[in-house]
Amino acid sequence: MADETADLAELRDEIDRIDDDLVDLIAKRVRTAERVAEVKSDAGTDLVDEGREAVVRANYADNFRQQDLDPERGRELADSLIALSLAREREVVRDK
Ligand SMILES: C=C(O[C@@H]1C=C(C(=O)O)C=C[C@H]1O)C(=O)O
Repeated sequence: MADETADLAELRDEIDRIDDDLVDLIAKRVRTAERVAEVKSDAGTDLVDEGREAVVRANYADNFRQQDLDPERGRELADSLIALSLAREREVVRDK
């Protein structure tokens, strides 16, 4: 029982470290989207690009499938990340 508790704590520590890394990567993605917003704003194009979003969603679905994960969950994750990026992009353009 004591061993199981130690294992569980170690595994949760590992999950916490992975989550920290994921947040770093998500922040990096958002910062990059801010730069995309600058480029689109300068060019006068819409922030929302549905064609590009479809590519991102398909990439997530493919990558999830290759990792034996549910591709629909990959699309959902892509949607969340896109929403996060777009929210920040709108702030960048609004604050210009
Ligand atoms: C970052 C972009 O802006 C938006 C956000 C996207 C994303 O988070 O992947 C994709 C398309 C756009 O709706 C982009 O156009 O590439």
